Amino acid sequence: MSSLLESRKDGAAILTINRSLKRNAINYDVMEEMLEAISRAEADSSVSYIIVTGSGEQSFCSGGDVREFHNLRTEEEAYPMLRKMGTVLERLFLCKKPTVALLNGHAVGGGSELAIACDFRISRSNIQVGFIQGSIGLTTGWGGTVFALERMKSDHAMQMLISADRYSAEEAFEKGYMTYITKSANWHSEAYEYIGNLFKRSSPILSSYKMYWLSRLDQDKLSERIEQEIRNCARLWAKDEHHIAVEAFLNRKKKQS
Ligand SMILES: C[C@@H](C(=O)O)C(=O)SCCNC(=O)CCNC(=O)[C@H](O)C(C)(C)COP(=O)(O)OP(=O)(O)OC[C@H]1O[C@@H](n2cnc3c(N)ncnc32)[C@H](O)[C@@H]1OP(=O)(O)O
Repeated sequence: MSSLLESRKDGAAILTINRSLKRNAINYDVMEEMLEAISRAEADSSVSYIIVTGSGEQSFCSGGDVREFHNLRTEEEAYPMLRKMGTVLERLFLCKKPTVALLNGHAVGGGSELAIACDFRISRSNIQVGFIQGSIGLTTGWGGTVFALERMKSDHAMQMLISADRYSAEEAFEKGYMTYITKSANWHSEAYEYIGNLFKRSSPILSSYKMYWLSRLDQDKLSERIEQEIRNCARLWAKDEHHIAVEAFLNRKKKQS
């Protein structure tokens, strides 16, 4: 089964991470399929905007697949993995069409980076959001800090990053991370209604505004900052603090099963 589902609806390309049993953790398959799907959506004239979401109702994305990536021990081994997903998120951030993260569930670790790479974050209630990397001996390593600092007030972004805490959708809204939180029990229909209304204008209007937004960025400098973040995270990856924290997470699960 494909790790990423791709569909089209009313001008949207919908990309759905399809690993709900692993809480939509990102592995190499998701990375590759996401990069290809973004390219297809950008080139497809029937697509006006892109929605990134997760399957199931528990998790939008739980970040990197800690089990699959636990065999990466050194800086040299961690760097290519971080760089690969960093490239996907940079692509999404610089996409010429507007992008929305539809938070169907928790967005933690790299999942919160994926969401902040998008232009808007629409969420259901009762979910956790957090740049929790600091609790496992890392910083963001896919460009998430660069994106958060571009999109949020810097003290709010820094608080979420440095604390590595988990926030409710409502707390994340107060920090300026979240764009909209659904209110009704039928969160799915409400979210799609909100998104449809947000993108009701024609495709050239949507892409023009996206172009104006992108034009404020120095893209070379941005890429340099993302690369610095990835390299630094790769250095932290190799340290005991990170490996011990991941083992504790994996063993916690083993004890319960
Ligand atoms: C690369 C780096 C970066 O940012 O650059 C990162 O992302 S570091 C990665 C940061 N992510 C993490 O540390 C993992 C965080 N995960 C969580 O906090 C939690 O799992 C939630 C996402 C809140 C979901 O909680 P919930 O109680 O619904 O589920 P759970 O914890 O029982 O997990 C259900 C199953 O999904 C698996 N699972 C959960 N998160 C996973 C992940 N990131 N990678 C691989 N497997 C994962 C669990 O091991 C378990 O598998 P079994 O059923 O087989 O036992």
